[in-house]
Amino acid sequence: MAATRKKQLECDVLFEHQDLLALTLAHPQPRKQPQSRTLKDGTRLTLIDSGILAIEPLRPGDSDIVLSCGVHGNETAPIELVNDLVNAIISGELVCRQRLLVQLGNTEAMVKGTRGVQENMNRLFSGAHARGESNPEKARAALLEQTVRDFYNQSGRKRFHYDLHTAIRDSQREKFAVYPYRPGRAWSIEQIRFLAGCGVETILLSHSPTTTYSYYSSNEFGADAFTVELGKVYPFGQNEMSRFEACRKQLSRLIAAQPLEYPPLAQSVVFDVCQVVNKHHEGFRFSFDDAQANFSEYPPGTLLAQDGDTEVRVGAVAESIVFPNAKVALGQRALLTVVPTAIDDRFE
Ligand SMILES: O=C(O)CCC(=O)N[C@@H](CCC(=O)O)C(=O)O
Ligand SMILES: [Zn+2]
Repeated sequence: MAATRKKQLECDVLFEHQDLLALTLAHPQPRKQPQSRTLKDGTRLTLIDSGILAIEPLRPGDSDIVLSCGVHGNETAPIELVNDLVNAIISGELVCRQRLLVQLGNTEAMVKGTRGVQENMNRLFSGAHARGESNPEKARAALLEQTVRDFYNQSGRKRFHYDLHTAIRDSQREKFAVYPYRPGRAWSIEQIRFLAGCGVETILLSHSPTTTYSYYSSNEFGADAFTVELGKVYPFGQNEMSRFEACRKQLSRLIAAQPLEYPPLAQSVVFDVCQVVNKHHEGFRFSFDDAQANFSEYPPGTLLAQDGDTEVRVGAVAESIVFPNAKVALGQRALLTVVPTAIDDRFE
């Protein structure tokens, strides 16, 4: 009885204080039962679990939209951005006209202000959470997957998943998105232009399967899904939110089924992922400075990293580095390299 009262209270608190993030940080642990409330216009809000909220209008448009953030707990700007959108919906300031699933990903890491607690949650999708001994992060990744699976329960609807992140280091291109490998499906020009309308004008085309969240939704449900890097990591309250205004406005338009901003395609720059460098030895080290910015370019033949006896070198054309991190766990990705590419017949 007492437990039931507490659950109801949590959902009522969300309605009363209109702050999903505050509620989530106060109660980051798994909940037992979903709780629903209805807005004045009939839109149904279901708090499925801590930080996981489904928003379903009475007569939704043609799209099922997943917005996830905080899969890395210290990447706070996207969490604050998504929280603003949710709270605007609860207060009635923003009318939600599409089915929307919001997920604040790694709630325990958010409380701690860390990227992860035991491991990198963005390597636990597509079932990777089921390998090895269980832990709270694996359980959470399984729950996130399941709620997406439940959410995409109707065929014939458009499916979108924007998994919002911020990067650890400076970047020569502040905002960029990783477009997951999608064999047999053309890259979408409309999506590239949609992202440019979010201020994300750099796109990296991935050419191999991964265990990231965006690949999961893309691969299993045919969603237009992306890992979107919106800037650099800062603690809660220290983000310059004006830098995310274009993204906030575009996502608001998407949610409200308003006309979207589609800048000309020429505004976007597209790269192919060239090398995916996984770390195999504890002594893995880069030959460049640790603080080197994303998209720094190196000429052909440059030694980038040493991993045991293996040298990682730039190939026959110049390559730029993205996400270098020598501290990742063994077997995980320590670096991507990318090369500029044309928008050609692989796109439609
Ligand atoms: O800045 C960094 O080094 C990491 C930023 C980050 O979290 N990036 C994602 C990209 C996922 C993808 O490749 O789709 C990650 O590494 O999980
Ligand atoms: Zn991240």
